Formats: sequence, structure tokens, C-alpha cells
Amino acid sequence: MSEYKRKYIEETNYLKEIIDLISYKLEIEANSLENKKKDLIEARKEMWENATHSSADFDKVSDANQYLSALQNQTLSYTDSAKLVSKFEKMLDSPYFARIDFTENGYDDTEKIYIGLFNLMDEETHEIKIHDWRAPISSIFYRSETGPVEYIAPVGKIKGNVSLKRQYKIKKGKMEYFFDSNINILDEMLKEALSKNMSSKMKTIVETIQKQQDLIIRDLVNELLIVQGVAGSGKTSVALHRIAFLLYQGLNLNLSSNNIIIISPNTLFSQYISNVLPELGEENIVELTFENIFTEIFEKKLSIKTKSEQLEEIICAKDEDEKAFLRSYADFKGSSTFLEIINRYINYFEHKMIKFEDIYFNGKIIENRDLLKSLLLSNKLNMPTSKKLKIIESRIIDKVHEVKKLRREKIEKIVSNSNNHEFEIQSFARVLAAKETSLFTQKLRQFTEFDCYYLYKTLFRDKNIFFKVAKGLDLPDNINDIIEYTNKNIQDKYNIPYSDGIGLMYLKLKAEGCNLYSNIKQVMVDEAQDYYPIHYNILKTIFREARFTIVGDINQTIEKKSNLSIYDDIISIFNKSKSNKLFLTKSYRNSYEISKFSQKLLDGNINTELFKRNEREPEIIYKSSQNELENKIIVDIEKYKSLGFDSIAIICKSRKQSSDLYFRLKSKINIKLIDSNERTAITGITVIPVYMAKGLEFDCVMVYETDIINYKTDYDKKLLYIACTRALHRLSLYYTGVISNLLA
Ligand SMILES: Nc1ncnc2c1ncn2[C@@H]1O[C@H](COP(=O)(O)OP(=O)(O)OP(=O)(O)O)[C@@H](O)[C@H]1O
Repeated sequence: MSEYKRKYIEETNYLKEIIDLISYKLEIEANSLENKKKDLIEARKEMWENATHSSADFDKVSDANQYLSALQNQTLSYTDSAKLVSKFEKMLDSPYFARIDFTENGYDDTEKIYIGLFNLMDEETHEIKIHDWRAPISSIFYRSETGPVEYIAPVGKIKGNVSLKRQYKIKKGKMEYFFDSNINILDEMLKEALSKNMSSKMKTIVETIQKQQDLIIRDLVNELLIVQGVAGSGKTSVALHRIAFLLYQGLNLNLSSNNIIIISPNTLFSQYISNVLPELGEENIVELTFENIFTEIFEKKLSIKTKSEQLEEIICAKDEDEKAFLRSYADFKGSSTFLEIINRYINYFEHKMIKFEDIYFNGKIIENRDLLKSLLLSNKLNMPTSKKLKIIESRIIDKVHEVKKLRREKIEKIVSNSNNHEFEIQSFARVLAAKETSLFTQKLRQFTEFDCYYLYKTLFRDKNIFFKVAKGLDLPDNINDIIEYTNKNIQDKYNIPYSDGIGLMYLKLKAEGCNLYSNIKQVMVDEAQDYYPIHYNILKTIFREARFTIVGDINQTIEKKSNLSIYDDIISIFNKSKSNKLFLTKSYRNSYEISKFSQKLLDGNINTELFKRNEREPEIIYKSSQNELENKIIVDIEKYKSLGFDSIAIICKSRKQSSDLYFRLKSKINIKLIDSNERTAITGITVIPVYMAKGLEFDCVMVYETDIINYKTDYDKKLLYIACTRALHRLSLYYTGVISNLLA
């Protein structure tokens, strides 16, 4: 018998044993699920019959509560069973993908460690048949070659030797092939994974996580972990697998899915990544955009334009001057200078804008205005302005309370002396006293309450104040134009410019504080390069206790300048005791040819390694008219479809260009326009503005109108880079007139 044949028999026997064990567990769990389902239906019926849903009868309400909590427990147990069933079903398809043979130093026996998506234990023998990819020992597979190895277990560092590293392709419970690999995760397996076509949702990468990626996924040391990664290097994938890893550590870290949050650039992106965690057997995590945070913090009383709308305004500005102005507007509003202005403004507000008065009640002074002011300004109350004012308010109300009785007696005396109310002295005096108190509270609140939106508007309306608080700061030369533009654009409270919305949010958080997200312990931020210092200060303020994983690529900044120093700024803003900055330099998404082509659009500031997956060279296609160009696009789409590519995107520079093109093409071809933050599945043929395509990927990318008018400046170069790097297999660029200088 050949060596391979012997190994093959050994492996297929083991697979059979595992499949039998999973089938057995699945059967038990499926039965239990069926029973739990019946019980649940029964319990709901019983509750409906025996308890009331009317709140009129107190006893019945308490009955209903009892039923409800029992029902909640039953529902939980049902969902746990359902999860287990789905887990076993997934395992039946492909129970494991790797094996390492490990001998711990000081022991003779060699353990065969099979690694899969989930743990599998034989309850009879207590033997772990499959190790979850997140288990400490599994890290050896991702990080080490055969030979001496070590890994960190809960008990400390374990050293040993790996004599075998084997990878498997198992599908529908059948062994397709396996091979032994001495080098770290053989490229062939990765190549196969990367050659696949795109599906409408992001995929998991557990079978082929690379060493550099694994170091990020499993980091438990840093409170702030920053990852700069080139396009397609797996930043988003790594961030999501890191969440799954942290959840696996759940008990140790005291962490569950509602303690984690993802800050996502837009809802389309949220939709795209929403598959990964459920695929990994975890619950989905709340994803928020800054626009969502604004809505929650302002409780829907104000609305802001989206970041996409702001980008569209810049990209479609009528000339370069207007573009430069809009960029400088966003730069200033996001800058640490503006942040400092807001900080100083809050201070100025406390010192100069609150109209303190002496407080009189019952004809006597109960609080002196100088005293109130000094209480607010003293360092005794180290908290946001609004909280300090509330403390002052309750102090005054307490004092008023003390003399309320005296005041009522006085009012009663006045009433009894008047002629009209001799039969109702007490009740009339009570009414008068209540009215007086309410007037008093109203007056008091004139200085203990404030409106942040009004305050923000005042900062720009009153240039005197603005320049007073900005004194000594390095302001842009066009600051007067910025102030004027702000005044013009912030008056509609349901349509506040994005940058001002962010400034306003910072002002509110600083002046009022926020407890909305106090349960959050881990925050993942994607597309880090697009945020300004003000965004990071907001995150720091609202997620006070959290650890952060921040991933980005400075080469994918849109309409904004960024360089590596933004990461140092982030480190100094968060000021965590343990921070680290890591780099992912290898690009996995694009074919070698597409990566090579896209690299020419980089300024060479970041080193990129290309993954050798060869496909066709990108094409640049010229046509003499728009009509011909669009006919060619249709022909090429048909060609791509005939080659079996399902996801094809025509990437335009702006939303306007996308929708114009869509309306011209839609009668000729089945096409979808993606032009807002909608929750759309990204399938089939789509037309999409480049800033919405960010973070996404497609089998084929067709970049529309790459002429010198559309793509000319350094900012446009970044847009082109983003557009080209969205392509997995085919990239073509189309133009009429003169080709962009960036491509010539
Ligand atoms: N280790 C890996 N194994 C298999 N596929 C991988 C691996 N790493 C990344 N990929 C694939 O590469 C593609 C890009 O990954 P991802 O979107 O996470 O990268 P990114 O760095 O966030 O990209 P971008 O910044 O360009 O949006 C995805 O299709 C992902 O599945």
C-alpha cells in the first residue's frame, strides 16, 4: 500500500467517525429543538388563555409577568438549541480544515489536533475531536511551520514540536483532497479561495488566515490597536474575525455581543459585512455610522446630511475653487483647532454667557449670583456644564423647598385679607403657590438649561465670540468665508451639513455628557482614514471604557489629505496605556495584474506585496462618442456574464454621473443603481459612485469615463485607486476625449 493510500484510509476513517458523531449530536439536538418548539407554542397558548394583556387588573399583570419571564427562558433555550442545530449542520458539511500533530515538551505522546469552525467533543471519552479555530492551540496552525513552536494558553506559554501540518478540503461531508504543508498556509489553498467569484456578502477566511492577520485577530494586549493595510489586505475581514475571536474569549473578557460595536462608513457597507459573524456562529453586532450616533444623541430632534452627500457636493462642485473651499470647510470643522474652539467656547459660555441672577423666594434672597457663578466655575464640580447646572438647580430647588411652607402661610394670609376668597383660602393659596413655583422654576431654567443647537449657531453668528475663543489658534486664511457658509447652511435643523453635525455632536457631548453607550467594551472602526480628530474625540467621549481596533488605508482617503501621521494623532487622542500600530502590506483581493495596475496610482509611500494570482491584464478602452462608449460597456457586460461573472459594477465618479448613466442604460440592460446608504444586496450589474463602492468588491469593475476632465488631480487619483482595487478578476476603464493624465 502506498504511503498516500495509507494516509487516505486513515483520514477517511477519521472523517467517518467525526461525521457519525456530529450526526448523532445533531439528531439529539434536532429532537430537543422539536420538543422545545412544541413546549413554547403550548406555553404561549397557555399565557394567552390564563393571563391578560390588559393592565387594568394588577393581580393579572403580575401573573402575566411570571408567564413572560418563563416564556423568555423557554425562548432563550429554544434559540440556543436552534443555534446548535445550525452549527452541527454546518459542521456536517465541512467539520474541519486542518490538522497539526503536536508534541508538548516533556511528554511522549503526540496529539492530533484537528481544527475547524467549531469545537467538537466526544462526551463519552471527554476527548476534543475538533478544536475551534479560535482556541489557543489553533494559533500554531496560523503562525508556525513544522518544527519547534510555542503558543499562549490560559496557563501560560506552552512549548512543543509540530511534526505535521495538514490541510483538507471537505465538502458535503466528503473528503475532496488533503495535503501536507511545510510552509505557512500554502499559497495554493489561498489561491483557490481567492479565485472564487464574489458573492453578494463578505466571506469568512478562517481556513486561510495569514500570520500577520492572525496576530491582529488574537491580540489581547492592546487597548488601542491600529491597522494600516493596503487595499484588499483583509482589514475588514480581520476586524470581523477579531470580533469572533473576542467573543470566543467571552467569559474571560466578560464580553458578549452587546458589548461590541462596529463603526461603519455607511449602511450599504454594514449590509455587505453582515454575513460574516453569523457564518462564524456568532450573533451579529450593532453597526453604527456617525449619522446614526447623531440621531441617537439628538433623539431625532435634529438631522444631518450624510457623509456621502457631503462627498457628492465636493465631487460635483462647479469648479476647482469651490471644491477647494468645500474641502477646506470639512478639514477645518474636523480639525483639532475647531475642537479646541469648541472646548474654549464651552468655557466661555460658562464664564460669560450664562446670565446668573440673585435668586429670591418669599421676598428673601436664597442664592447670590456671584456664589452661583463661583460654584459653577470652581473645580469642585468636575463634570460637563449641563450636569453642573443641574446640580446648582437642585440645590436651589432644595432651598426653596425648605421655605415653601412659610411661603404658603404667607400667601394664605394675603388671600384671607382679600375680599373674594374667604371660603376657599387654603385651596386658592395652594393654586397660587403652585403657579408661583412653576414660574420660579421656569425662570431658574433660563440659566440652568441650554440648547446646544442654539449655542452652536451663536458661535458663528457672533463673530466677536468666535474670534475671542479662537484667539491665538492657527485659523485657515478663508475663515471668514467658512463662518459665512456655516451661517447660511446651519439654519435648517433637519438638514445640517455633515461636518457641522459632527461639531454640534462634540459640543453636546462635551457640554452635556452621554451615557448611551456605557456598556460598550470593544469598538471596531473601519475606514479610519476618512475620519478627522473630532470624530475620534467623539468616540473617545462616548465609549469611555472601551478598547479600540481601528483599521484604515491612507491611500483610500476621499477628498481629504491623509498620511501616516493620522495614526499617531489617533494614538495621542485616545492616550491608552497600551497601543500598537500594525501594517498589512499584502493585497489579496485583486488579481496580480489588477494590483500591479492599481499600484501605479499610489505615491509609493507604502510598500505593497502582490499576491500571485494571474488573470487578464486590465484594459483601457477609448471610444469617440458617449453613445459608442456605452454600447461597448453593454457588450463587455455580456462578455463578462458569459464568462460566469455574476457581480459586475460600473463605477462612476459621482452619484449624479451614476444616475445619469443608469437612466441611459436601464432600457438596454438589467441594471441596478446604488446611490444612497440603502440596505441593498450588491448582486448582478450595478452602477455605483466610487465613494459608495469603498470597502466593497466585485468580480468585474468597469470604471466609467476616465478622461482628463473627470480624473485629473491627486484627489481624483485616490478615487481611481479605490475604484480599480474593487475588482477581483476583471478591470476595464472606459473614456472618450482625452485620457486622464493619471493613466497616460
Ligand atoms: N487570509 C485570507 N484568506 C482568504 N481571503 C482573504 C484573506 N484575507 C483577505 N481575503 C479576501 O480579500 C478580500 C479583501 O478583504 P477585505 O475586504 O477584508 O480587505 P480590506 O483591506 O478591508 O480592503 P479595502 O480596504 O480595499 O476595502 C476579501 O475578498 C477577503 O475575503
